[in-house]
Amino acid sequence: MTDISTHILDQRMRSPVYNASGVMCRETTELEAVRHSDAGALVSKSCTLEARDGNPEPRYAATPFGSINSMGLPNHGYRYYLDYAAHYDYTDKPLFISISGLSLADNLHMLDAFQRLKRPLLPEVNLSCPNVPGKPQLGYSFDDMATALTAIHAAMDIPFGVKLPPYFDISHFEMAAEIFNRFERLKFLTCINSIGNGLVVDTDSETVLIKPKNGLGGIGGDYVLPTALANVNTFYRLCPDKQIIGCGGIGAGEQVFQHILCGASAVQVGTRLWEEGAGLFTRLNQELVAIMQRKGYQCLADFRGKLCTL
Ligand SMILES: O=C1NC(=O)NC(C(=O)O)N1
Repeated sequence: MTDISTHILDQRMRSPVYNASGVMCRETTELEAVRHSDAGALVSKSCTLEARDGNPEPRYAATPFGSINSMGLPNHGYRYYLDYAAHYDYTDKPLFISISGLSLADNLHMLDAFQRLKRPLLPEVNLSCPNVPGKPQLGYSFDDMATALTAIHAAMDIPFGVKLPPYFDISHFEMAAEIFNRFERLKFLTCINSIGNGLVVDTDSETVLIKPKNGLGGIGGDYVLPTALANVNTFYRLCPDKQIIGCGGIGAGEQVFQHILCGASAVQVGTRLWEEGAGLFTRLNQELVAIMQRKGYQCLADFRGKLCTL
């Protein structure tokens, strides 16, 4: 029997695949749809202290090879997700909670509220939303990121993770990894968030596709797979005491396989889930099993992190 189960920390997932924060996770009805699907876990929409409407629409568009979005963190405010986490049945599948405070104080306040629940939820601190005008991505300001993680690590008794922007320069990988490796309770790194501030143009209308920021938005889908895999594999190598959760460019079992081969312990799906719906998880699980059977692998550990170099 081909086993596609995995663990994040001590929490078992029957499938390594689940939603990316931001997709099918703003409403409790959406979270429940993921929970009742073949996803192995679920993560909530990045929350802020107060509810937000987000950016003006149109703010999401599917494109030939993926998507562009500038949602602007629309969410119901952290209390809404706190209530879901308080009543959640943790024996079913792991629940990740994405936190994206507009300030360090907001992040600390929300994280403290979640850890006071004394439930095994897994906080994923979003350091990489590219779409809040005037709010630079913390993941790209190394000193500010180090300061924030120092304060968060000091305040957090429970393990947590971070959602990272894509890095592109080797020196940036090394500086970021050196920061992450300072923090023992920082246990997982989710690589990557969308590639920030791309621009997609419609030739016929000679117009951008989304309204915010003159059309600039986070790029997801097929476009980002090589960057996502590079971030997964590089942080897998540089942060051996952390688990890597892969995100970016997953549309079929093959990309799930590639993310795990590069070192991912689990993977998240955004664009393809937005376009296909929750039946995606069933398809991806089946396609992953087929690849493993073709290659003679019994479980994910048979190939996790075993990418060959030349
Ligand atoms: O972290 C985020 N990444 C994105 O690509 N979009 C959302 C958003 O805009 O809310 N947030």
